[in-house]
Amino acid sequence: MLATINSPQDVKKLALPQLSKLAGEIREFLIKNLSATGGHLAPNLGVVELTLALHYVYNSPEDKLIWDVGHQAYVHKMLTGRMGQFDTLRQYKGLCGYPKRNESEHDVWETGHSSTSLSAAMGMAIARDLKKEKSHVVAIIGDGALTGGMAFEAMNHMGHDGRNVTVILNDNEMSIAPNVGAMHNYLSKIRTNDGYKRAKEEVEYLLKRIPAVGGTMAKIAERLKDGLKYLLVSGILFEELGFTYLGPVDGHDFKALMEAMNQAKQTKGPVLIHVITKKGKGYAPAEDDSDTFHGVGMYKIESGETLKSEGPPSYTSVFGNTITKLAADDKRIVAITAAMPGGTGLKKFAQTFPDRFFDVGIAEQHATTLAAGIATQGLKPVFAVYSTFLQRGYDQLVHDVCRQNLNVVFAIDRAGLVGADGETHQGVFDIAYMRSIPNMTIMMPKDENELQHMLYTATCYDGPVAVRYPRGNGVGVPLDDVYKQLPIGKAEVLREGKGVAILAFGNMVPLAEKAADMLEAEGHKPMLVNARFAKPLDEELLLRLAKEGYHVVTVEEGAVQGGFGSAVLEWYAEHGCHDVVVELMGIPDFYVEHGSVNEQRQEVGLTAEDIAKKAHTLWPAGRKQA
Ligand SMILES: Cc1ncc(C[n+]2csc(CCOP(=O)(O)OP(=O)(O)O)c2C)c(N)n1
Ligand SMILES: CC(=O)[C@@H](O)[C@H](O)COP(=O)(O)O
Ligand SMILES: [Mg+2]
Repeated sequence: MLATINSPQDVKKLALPQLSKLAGEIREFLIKNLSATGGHLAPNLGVVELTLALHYVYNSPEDKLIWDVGHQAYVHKMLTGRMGQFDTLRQYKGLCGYPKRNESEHDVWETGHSSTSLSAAMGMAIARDLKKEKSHVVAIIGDGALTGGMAFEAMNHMGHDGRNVTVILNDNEMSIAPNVGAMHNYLSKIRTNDGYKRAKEEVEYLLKRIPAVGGTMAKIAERLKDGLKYLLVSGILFEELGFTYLGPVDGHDFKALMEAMNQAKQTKGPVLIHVITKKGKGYAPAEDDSDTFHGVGMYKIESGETLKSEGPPSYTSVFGNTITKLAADDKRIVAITAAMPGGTGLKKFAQTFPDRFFDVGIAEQHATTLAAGIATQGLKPVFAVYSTFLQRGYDQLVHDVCRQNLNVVFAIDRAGLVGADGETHQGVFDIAYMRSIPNMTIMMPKDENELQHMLYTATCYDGPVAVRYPRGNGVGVPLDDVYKQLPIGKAEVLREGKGVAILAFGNMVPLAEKAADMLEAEGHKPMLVNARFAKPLDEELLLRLAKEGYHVVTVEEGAVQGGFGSAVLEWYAEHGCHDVVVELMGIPDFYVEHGSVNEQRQEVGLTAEDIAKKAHTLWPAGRKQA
């Protein structure tokens, strides 16, 4: 049956039994294909019936379906003509792992970061009404994404504004890890308390039987109903915010789903359908461990065994071990995550120091200012966060942390190109977005051993400090003593040279070493520098290079505009060193799409060969020794 589905129109032709059969085939397809490509298996297995019901009841793309985070839009992509592309999922120039407007007219909103769907839906509903169109606008948001502040901002607007818009809350009790927060607790109460539903049905039955009488009786009945509604209606919180709450609905029951969606279509004003699903449904390993199977690499279908990555420890695991070790001696250390305990490597810290660990949900703004508040009281908060997600806390970084010069450590993971998640997740803006903030210090290690030292240095440092490190494995150097404090703002000269200096930032050092080897093979001898700090710069070294007639190549896995290289260029301009030629290498001014990191580096010109080539251009102009 799956092969007959080329568009949502094909779904609408099916009867309920056929839809159930199709759901089974979709699950088989996902489990089989993702065992080879990897991807967000558990989230998508949980929304098979929901997605089929959506395309059955609504008319995409006239009706707008907006997926929050969008990691669970594979089924939507399968039903909208892209089944044949799944062997290229999240691969270079292949199918994107998130909604992508240039892939299909059915992808009306691009996501990757959480909690944007309601704001986008409200925008589309306003535009629809101004253009006097009649479409339905539906946002599908998970219980995890609902912990994001933007979602509340949008609900606040929707409930006040009152126009027609539908929110489908896909509640599977999970974020990546088990979901957290008061909203989560509230949803659990609704989800699990059948008493509400039974009592509500009985009361509504009784109220309907009160003979319609005029005057006082009717008023009493109405007030009684409102009072009881307050007690009994499950989603009273949403009702009080101006939504019509429908639910809880079994998210794997087509009939119940379609009834609720059709009721929503007839209901005026904002509607919230509370759907209960099982993350990973239909594949036992994913049901049992939806955290691992949230975003999974290749796995063996029969056993669910995920293929362990070989080679050196990941930067993430070195961070997790190091911060846990440091916290054993330094009681000031507190660790914070925004719904990413696994991804940031904080699970061990959480188990070791449960009272010094805080998972605030998908709330990076809150996490940043929470850290600031903690720091005002003399403790040492460490906010572990992906580079791309810290973008959410930018004003808090400026206004709360740096302006007050507070002792907050930002452990910035996934800094640089991240590979399969592509343009919405590239960690390439943080150097630029932090560098211009007064009081900020930014460092990046050349390898996993130096990451230990930088983390220790950061916990000793007074003031806001960011240690950024890449996704994936280290370079394979031995880990020595953690307690090695680095001098702030000092670079490390790895190789002395002549004529050209290559200043490599962080994980670009190994590439720069290869480039230096190539250049030496041609008889050149570049100086090779592990920059270590993007702010403050090693001014003494920069001055030496100018005095000794060097030209400079800077290399960073971050936006060229405003990055480390820009800082060097600015420094030479400010200090009148106008004859030092500075060549900047980094991420150009465009969004780097999904693929492997190596393919992405090829695309942006960040390979060892590119570095060697760039340095080569500087030699003929190399100035004489000063
Ligand atoms: C701003 C932001 N922070 C963190 C993430 C990482 N992230 C991706 S999916 C996810 C959990 C989403 O949970 P939910 O919305 O319930 O969807 P489910 O996977 O349960 O279907 C998180 C934290 C993100 N995408 N965006
Ligand atoms: C959908 C989402 O934002 C996360 O699942 C993200 O894909 C995790 O990235 P890592 O795989 O780098 O942990
Ligand atoms: Mg969830």
